[in-house]
Amino acid sequence: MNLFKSKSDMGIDLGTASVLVYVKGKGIVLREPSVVAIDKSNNKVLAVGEEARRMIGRTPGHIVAMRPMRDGVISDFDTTQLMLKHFIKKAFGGFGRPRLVVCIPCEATEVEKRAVRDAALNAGARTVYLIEEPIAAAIGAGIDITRPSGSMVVDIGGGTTDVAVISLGGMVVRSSIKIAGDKFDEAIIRYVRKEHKMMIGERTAEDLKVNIGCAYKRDEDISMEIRGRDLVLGLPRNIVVTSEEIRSALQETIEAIAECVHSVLEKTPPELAADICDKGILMTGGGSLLWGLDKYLEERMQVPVRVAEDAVSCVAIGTGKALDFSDRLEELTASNY
Ligand SMILES: Nc1ncnc2c1ncn2[C@@H]1O[C@H](COP(=O)(O)OP(=O)(O)OP(=O)(O)O)[C@@H](O)[C@H]1O
Repeated sequence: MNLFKSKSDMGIDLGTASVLVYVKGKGIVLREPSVVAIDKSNNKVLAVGEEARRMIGRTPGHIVAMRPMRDGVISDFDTTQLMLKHFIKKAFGGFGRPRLVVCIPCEATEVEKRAVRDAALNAGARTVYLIEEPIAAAIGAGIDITRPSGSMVVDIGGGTTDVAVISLGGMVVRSSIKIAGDKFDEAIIRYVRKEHKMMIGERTAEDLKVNIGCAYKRDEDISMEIRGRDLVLGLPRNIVVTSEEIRSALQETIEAIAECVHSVLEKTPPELAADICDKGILMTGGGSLLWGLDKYLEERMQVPVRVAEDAVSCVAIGTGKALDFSDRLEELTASNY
């Protein structure tokens, strides 16, 4: 029996940095930052998504623009629920109760899984299926995960890096660390504070990472001018930061991700390891777009590494497409509620 005939099926990539909603037959219909702005004086939601993101670091005392997901999991349950409700309504039009597949990090605890499930149910879902991020990423990247052949996926998001070797629809070896894009930004903030004696915000750090950041030495050093607050004078100041500086700032964090990939490869059974040598490692998630990270991992692991075509959307596409595996959905998803 096809459990998923309904047009109201949705896949949600409930991420630390952004939320993507995939609707069957339509593709990705919503892509917004996971940010909520709340007026603390009356607990009213002022803005959700992009509008709220623009407020980060610029709010007066009684307004907080916050990210309710941290390290890949829910850190503020009520706000996550409000955010989900808003996005489901926006994507779905507000009629009826959709059935949802929501992704979770591959080593989420039972408590973390329950929080996601409860938030989705309270936000208006009828049924909630949870799918682990590497499985969703692999489906989204077009890998036939049901074959008896090993595929390795490294999904680097904002909060977590999920690494898994998948075969026959399941994860044979996996690991998840709370080190990903956000930790890159934090490392840049620390670097600029220490080396330039200047305080910069999260958004400036992210701009530096995206525009000039790199994991591998660039042929030509590039630079970017940024603005922050001088820690000595306490006044606004402009400085120029180079890509080589960002590379050194990120080195330790990048190496932690490489270590995680290495530890999964070490535990991979030989037959599957041989498949991975042939097919290479697939990277997904926004963090995988850091310039030269594929080359860095390729040199470090001695295995070909490629970034998926639409790396940022793979997990969302996979959560939506998992609905097509209706006969195996319960096997593919971590839990069925
Ligand atoms: N071109 C780029 N270069 C480097 N990093 C990037 C680039 N584009 C996006 N990112 C980073 O990717 C991260 C977000 O990725 P993604 O949207 O896949 O995460 P998420 O699904 O919200 O997080 P998680 O899966 O950990 O909950 C952010 O840290 C963002 O700064």
